[in-house]
Amino acid sequence: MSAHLQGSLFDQTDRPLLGRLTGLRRTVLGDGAWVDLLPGWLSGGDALFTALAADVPWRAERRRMYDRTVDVPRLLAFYGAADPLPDPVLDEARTALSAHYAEELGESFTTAGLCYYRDGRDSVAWHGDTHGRSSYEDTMVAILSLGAPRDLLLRPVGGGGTVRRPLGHGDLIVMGGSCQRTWQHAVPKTAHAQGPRISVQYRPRGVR
Ligand SMILES: O=C(O)CCC(=O)C(=O)O
Ligand SMILES: [Fe+2]
Repeated sequence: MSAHLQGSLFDQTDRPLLGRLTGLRRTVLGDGAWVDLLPGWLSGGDALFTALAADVPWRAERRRMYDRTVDVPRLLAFYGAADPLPDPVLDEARTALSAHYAEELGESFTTAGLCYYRDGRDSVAWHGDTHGRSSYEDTMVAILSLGAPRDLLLRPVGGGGTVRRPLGHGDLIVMGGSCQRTWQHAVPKTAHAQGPRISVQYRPRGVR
């Protein structure tokens, strides 16, 4: 798969480098949910993006909706706790996140889910990551966003205003507390032309 990056949108070096996590800023959402944000956590990610786009064994998924089967509008790859990740910097990111949140999370991030949004028409609908322990326990889902900028939207399950977090190349967002069961999130389609984006989601064991 080829990815056409608009070079001017991205930084010039192509060696991926993770910054410090001390710059993370927390927003309390309510109902026990919060998000931490760190813009530009990873720099020099252009070659990483191109390599992931080309080399990850992306799968198209189909899902039953009522009486028909539809394509899920994005490509996916899942790495279990024991699977080698497709680039060492993704291991480094997981290790750094596990260390930073060790006390608050009480366990490590183990799995990595990767999503490929080919253009602005790819998206993910409103949902919580509620397969597994996240349906009844507080947990964290950490997302490293690469490539074209897209908005991550969050809204309370019980109804209320939508919170928008634009995610750019190298940005980190961590959803925590009760966020997966008391809030929903989505990456909506965009009407204007949009380049490809890769999202890397780190989760603890037993959370999907
Ligand atoms: O693309 C993203 O950053 C969000 C992906 C997501 O919510 C999911 O795969 O569960
Ligand atoms: Fe999700």
